[in-house]
Amino acid sequence: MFSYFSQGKLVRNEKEKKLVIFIEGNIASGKTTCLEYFSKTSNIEVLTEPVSKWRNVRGHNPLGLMYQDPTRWGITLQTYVQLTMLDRHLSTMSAPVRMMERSIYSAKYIFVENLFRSGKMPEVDFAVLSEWFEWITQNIAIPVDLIVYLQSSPQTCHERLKERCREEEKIIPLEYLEAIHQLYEDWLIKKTSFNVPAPVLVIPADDDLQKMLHRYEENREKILAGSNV
Ligand SMILES: Nc1ncnc2c1ncn2[C@@H]1O[C@H](COP(=O)(O)OP(=O)(O)O)[C@@H](O)[C@H]1O
Ligand SMILES: O=c1ccn([C@H]2C[C@H](O)[C@@H](COP(=O)(O)O)O2)c(=O)[nH]1
Repeated sequence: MFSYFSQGKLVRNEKEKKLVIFIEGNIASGKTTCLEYFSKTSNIEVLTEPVSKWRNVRGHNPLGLMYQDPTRWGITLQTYVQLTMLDRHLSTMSAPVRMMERSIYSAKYIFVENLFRSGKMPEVDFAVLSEWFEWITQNIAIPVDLIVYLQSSPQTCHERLKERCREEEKIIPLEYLEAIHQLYEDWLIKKTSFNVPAPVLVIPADDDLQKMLHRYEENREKILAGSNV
């Protein structure tokens, strides 16, 4: 699986240069819809977030438990998110371009950070998760060439979230989406909080579906720059 070290990190052995793009954005900002649109292009591999795993690991639902009692179950969910995202990052690419929903970075910089800052994650849980995250990112190369940020208002996300009606998320208040939004803005727009591992392309994402699909098409070249797709 890993065949050589580069700058002290384990690196996957891919024969040709491939393009890896993260699609980032708030909950219900339209990431999955965006990925669905690009999945129709041949030579693009799309990896959605492993939410089904987060809702069912050996019969348990860490996502649901976290929303019910974040202080008790936040570390449980985020440990599993970190593992499943790492597994996604390291999986063998089946096409020249990979578009992937979120990343191990947003799991830590947005969701873990939010739990900790809002006082819902004990300091010891945050410390353990941070040690894991730092070990992983210092020792394993996580390929990424571009981050596409779907920038949407928390209000829009709240409307879409209610429409989507995922059982576990019914209790999410607007304030939660506002906090996630602020963390994303600090990370990817102001670039004042954490390391940004690749260039960022910002796509405004508050418009209706038709306009959004048109906007994705307009941005296709910018997104796929450097690939032959
Ligand atoms: N541009 C849009 N306008 C209105 N509704 C949208 C738009 N994009 C997505 N939706 C709907 O909003 C909900 C959340 O979209 P989704 O793509 O699942 O977001 P995410 O993957 O970011 O959580 C879904 O019900 C989806 O059908
Ligand atoms: O690190 C993470 C990543 C995601 N979540 C939650 C947030 C949402 O409830 C779901 C993912 O849904 P999207 O619609 O793809 O945003 O998982 C989390 O708690 N921690």
